[in-house]
Amino acid sequence: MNRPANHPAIPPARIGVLLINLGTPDAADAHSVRRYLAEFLSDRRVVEIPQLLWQPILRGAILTTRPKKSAHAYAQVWTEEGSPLAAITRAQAIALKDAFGPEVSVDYAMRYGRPAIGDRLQALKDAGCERILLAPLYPQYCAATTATANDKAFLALAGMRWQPAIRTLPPYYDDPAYIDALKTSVEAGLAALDFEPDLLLASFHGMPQRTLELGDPYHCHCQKTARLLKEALGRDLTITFQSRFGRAKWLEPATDTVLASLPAKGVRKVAIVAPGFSADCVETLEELAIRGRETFEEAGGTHFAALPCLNASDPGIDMLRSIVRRELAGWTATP
Ligand SMILES: C=CC1=C(C)c2cc3[nH]c(cc4nc(cc5[nH]c(cc1n2)c(C)c5CCC(=O)O)C(CCC(=O)O)=C4C)c(C)c3C=C
Ligand SMILES: [Fe+2]
Ligand SMILES: [Fe+2]
Repeated sequence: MNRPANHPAIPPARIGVLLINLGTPDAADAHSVRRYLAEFLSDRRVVEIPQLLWQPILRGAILTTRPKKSAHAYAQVWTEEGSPLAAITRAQAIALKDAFGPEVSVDYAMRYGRPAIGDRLQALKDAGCERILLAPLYPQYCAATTATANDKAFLALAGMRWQPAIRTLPPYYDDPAYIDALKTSVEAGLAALDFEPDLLLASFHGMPQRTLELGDPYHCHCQKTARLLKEALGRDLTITFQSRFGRAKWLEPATDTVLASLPAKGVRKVAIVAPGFSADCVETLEELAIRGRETFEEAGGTHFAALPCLNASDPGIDMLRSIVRRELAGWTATP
């Protein structure tokens, strides 16, 4: 059918952006943490042990002891708005919504717990979004984070008669916009300190060494982010891996082991940044900022600072807007 030359353009289909993060307990009590851990640690992408062997260990030793310990950790960082991870992810979605025009709906969901990915995808669809960008907020790809978030979304899509068109956000570990945002954020964090650190650590969440050997690119992505950040900052940066879980060998060097060893080498002032976490969470606020400090000071360290993640800061949101906008190319009328 021919349109007259001055016919207004057909309005573009409504676009949805679904930010996805890991998920967090609903409350900082052992019961809620148990429910969260049971879902999280039953994911075959996260623990790659045959379920027949793993479920008895999980239901036995782990879910009878860890929820209480983890609930204590969560309680130390809980806020009036709930878990920091939930509050910050929500704030990121709100800030990003403001950064786009009315044709783009921005929402957020969690891989484990709530808001559930399937529910929010359906809500975007119900709001008229015929095209949706799934945006797992992990700069470095890991099957245990990025892939499982996308899996969960595609599982929900499998139940839809009329699916929206879908794109997924690629990992952005070496994206200049991400490295630049980290540089701005780290420089501001360091400038606000009342001491000059002898050493800057970049601590990434760990994963089992076996996962690297099986071909997961996560370790490689972390190394590249650390190298690019080091070059951008023009200062030395030591990479470490935190949050070891279970008995298997995990990526090394371990953050806690390095913190404990530094004072004996004459490094008494340390600042630590966690570039792999797009939002502060129990792993940065409790494991690094509280327990990391204790480990370092008990070993003889005198000055310690854990720098904030990008969160909903201006450089963090500018970066998200630029990487999301690029993935929407051809979908939006206003690029
Ligand atoms: C950023 C990337 C992450 C990777 C890779 C990752 C892998 C991974 N994690 C566990 C076990 C646990 N992780 C926990 C918390 C947690 N993990 C990430 C991110 C990654 N995990 C975040 C953002 C969080 C914080 C969640 C929050 O509520 O604030 C926990 C729960 C806390 C605890 O009990 O210590 C566990 C357990 C495994 C096994 C794994 C394997 C590849
Ligand atoms: Fe984790
Ligand atoms: Fe931890």
